[in-house]
Amino acid sequence: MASELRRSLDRMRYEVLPVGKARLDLLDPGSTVTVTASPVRGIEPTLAAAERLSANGLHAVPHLAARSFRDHAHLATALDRLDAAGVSEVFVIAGDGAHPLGEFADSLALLRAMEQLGRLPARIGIAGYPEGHAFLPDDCTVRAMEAKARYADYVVSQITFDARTITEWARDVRLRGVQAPVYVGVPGVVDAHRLLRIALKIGLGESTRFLRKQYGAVSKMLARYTPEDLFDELSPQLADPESPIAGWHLFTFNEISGTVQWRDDLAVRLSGYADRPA
Ligand SMILES: NC(=O)C1=CN([C@@H]2O[C@H](COP(=O)(O)OP(=O)(O)OC[C@H]3O[C@@H](n4cnc5c(N)ncnc54)[C@H](O)[C@@H]3O)[C@@H](O)[C@H]2O)C=CC1
Ligand SMILES: Nc1nc(=O)c2c([nH]1)NC[C@@H]1CN(c3ccc(C(=O)N[C@@H](CCC(=O)O)C(=O)O)cc3)CN21
Repeated sequence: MASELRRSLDRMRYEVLPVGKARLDLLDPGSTVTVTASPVRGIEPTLAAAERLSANGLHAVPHLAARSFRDHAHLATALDRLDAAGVSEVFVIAGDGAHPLGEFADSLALLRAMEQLGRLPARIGIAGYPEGHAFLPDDCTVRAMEAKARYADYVVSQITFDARTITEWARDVRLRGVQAPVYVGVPGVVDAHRLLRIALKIGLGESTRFLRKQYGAVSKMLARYTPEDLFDELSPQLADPESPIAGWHLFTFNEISGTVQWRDDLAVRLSGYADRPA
């Protein structure tokens, strides 16, 4: 099991914000780096960041937010740019904007548009919600996933701190006939107060409602947060063919160095275990 977890550390996905500074030089060449989309700034900074990352030898994955595109022409222009930059994978998401900028209100609409254009990227990810969505009812996100599934090569789960919730949700995803592998979305090693602020802002589920009630104690506890407990609890499933859990997607919020340090340290500890005779 230690070796499964050890291997999974080499193919983790790192999510960054399109603006601000991030120590991308600390990542191994070819690492998968996904770039979020900001409803305020629009899709442009995300595309520009993806171009830059790709030019620097990383596997760049822009988040294409449906609600940030005006029309088919705008979408086609973006896809042209990504092609030219050698970007072949995208993460399709609705976008947090209260109103769509143009013709596409949700991920499915954007996926269909790319299909109509004959321009579906080689690899496509979509979002999933182990604890439900802040304001979308469950039957809505579940139906959306079923409709998007035929386009999706994988699903990334929204931030969740509870291993059991993720496990049960992932099993349900499979039972509903969605075969795509799941990358478990977890915060990297990031500033605790910022993490709590973000969790409250994007309206995370039960595990954050608990956090909200316990703000003081939780700030202290989160000061020592790393994804390690979740990794420990979930990594046995990496080797289980019945489980869709395929790896990790780390929300870094541009705080790369703490996350990479922790990963390297964990890798050393795991290699130590693996080398020991049984
Ligand atoms: N940028 C990111 O990495 C992430 C963003 N989100 C946010 O979660 C929401 C759902 O995204 P998807 O899973 O791609 O859903 P989706 O595109 O599959 O849509 C599911 C249903 O929710 C409605 N919907 C989606 N976004 C909405 C919004 N902002 N306001 C009102 N109705 C909305 C759609 O019209 C559709 O009926 C979006 O607001 C999205 O931006 C969630 C996770 C990650
Ligand atoms: N609904 C939703 N939208 C997202 O964009 C999103 C999720 N969920 N879940 C997973 C991650 C988390 N992401 C986030 C969350 C918060 C910010 C944010 O608040 N950004 C601010 C500054 C953050 C801060 O420094 O406090 C910004 O101006 O970019 C950005 C991306 C991207 N992803």
